[in-house]
Amino acid sequence: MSVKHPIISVTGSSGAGTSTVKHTFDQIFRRENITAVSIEGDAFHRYDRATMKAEIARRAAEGDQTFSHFNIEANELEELERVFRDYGLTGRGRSRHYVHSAEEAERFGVPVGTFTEWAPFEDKSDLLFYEGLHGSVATDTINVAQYADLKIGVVPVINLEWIQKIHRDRAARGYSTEAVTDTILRRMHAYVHVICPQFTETDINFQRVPTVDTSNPLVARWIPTPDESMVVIRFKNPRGIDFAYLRSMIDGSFMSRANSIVIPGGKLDLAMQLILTPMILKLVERKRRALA
Ligand SMILES: Nc1ncnc2c1ncn2[C@@H]1O[C@H](COP(=O)(O)OP(=O)(O)OP(=O)(O)O)[C@@H](O)[C@H]1O
Ligand SMILES: O=C(CO)[C@H](O)[C@H](O)COP(=O)(O)O
Repeated sequence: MSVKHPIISVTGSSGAGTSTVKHTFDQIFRRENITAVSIEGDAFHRYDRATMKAEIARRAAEGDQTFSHFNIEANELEELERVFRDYGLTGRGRSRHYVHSAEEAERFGVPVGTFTEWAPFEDKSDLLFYEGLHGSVATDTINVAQYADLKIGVVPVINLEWIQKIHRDRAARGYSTEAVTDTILRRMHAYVHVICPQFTETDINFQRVPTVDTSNPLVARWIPTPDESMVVIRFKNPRGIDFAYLRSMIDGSFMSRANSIVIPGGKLDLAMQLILTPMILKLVERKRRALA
C-alpha cells in the first residue's frame, strides 16, 4: 500500500473481461485528468510462446499435464512483486508487452509470441494500473496483493468465462475451439489453486451471470450480450458504500446480500463509474496531499 504512489490491480482469468474493464478505467482516468501507467499481466509471463510450448511438453513427458500460464512458476511474479513494491516507494518501474497477434506484432515490431524489451515507466504518473491474471496473488513466497491499494476481481461465472475465451481466442488469436478447450482443461488445476483464491483478496468483485442458457459453452454461437446478463457486485468491506445511492442511480438493481448489489448487465459501465470514480479520486487526492 502506498499513499504517494497508489496501485490499482484488476485481476481476472483469461477471457474474463479484464481488458474490457480497463476501457472503463481509461475513461475515468481521462475524465478526471489522472495520469496512469498501465501494465499487463502477460508482460510477466516467464517464457515466450515457443519456449512455453516446449516447457509444457517437457513437463507432460514427466507426467505433469497441468502446467499453464495460470501457474505461479510460469510467470515472473517475483518481478511483478518487485515492480509493485518499487512503484509504491518511488513511482518508478518497468514493463514490456507480450505480443499475441499479427496486428500487435506489426504495432510493436517483434514476432508474435515474443516480448518487447523491458522499458521504464513514464515519469510523474498519478498511479499504476495492472490488468491480468495475478494482480492479487498472496502465497507464502509471493505477495503481490499487499502492494495494491485497490484490488478488483473480474469473474464471470465459469461457463460464460469459457465462452468469452473461446470466442476471443478464435476471433483475435487464430486458435481452434479444440485448441482452446485443451488449454482450458490443462489450466483447470491452477485455476482452482492460483486464480480462485485471489478473489478473496480483492476489494470488489464484478461477476457477470448470463440469463440465457449456457449449459454447453463449447458450442455457444455467440457471447451472451450485456442485456442477456446480470452482474453481481460484491464488496469485501461494505462499510462506507452508499448502496441506497447506487440503487437509486442504477435502474433494475437490487441488493442480494448486505455486501452485494446486483445490476442489469447493460449497466456495468455506469455502475463501475459510480463505484470506482470516488475511490480512485480518494487515492489521487491522498497522494496529492502527501506530496504537497
Ligand atoms: N461485460 C461484457 N459483456 C459482453 N462481452 C464481454 C464483456 N466482457 C468481456 N466480454 C467479451 O469477452 C471476450 C474476452 O474479453 P477480454 O478480452 O476483455 O478478456 P481478458 O480478461 O482481457 O482476457 P486476456 O487476459 O486473456 O486478454 C471479448 O470478446 C469481450 O468482448
Ligand atoms: O490469455 C492469456 C493469458 O492471460 C494467454 O493465454 C497467454 O498470454 C498466452 O498467449 P498466447 O496463447 O497468445 O501465446
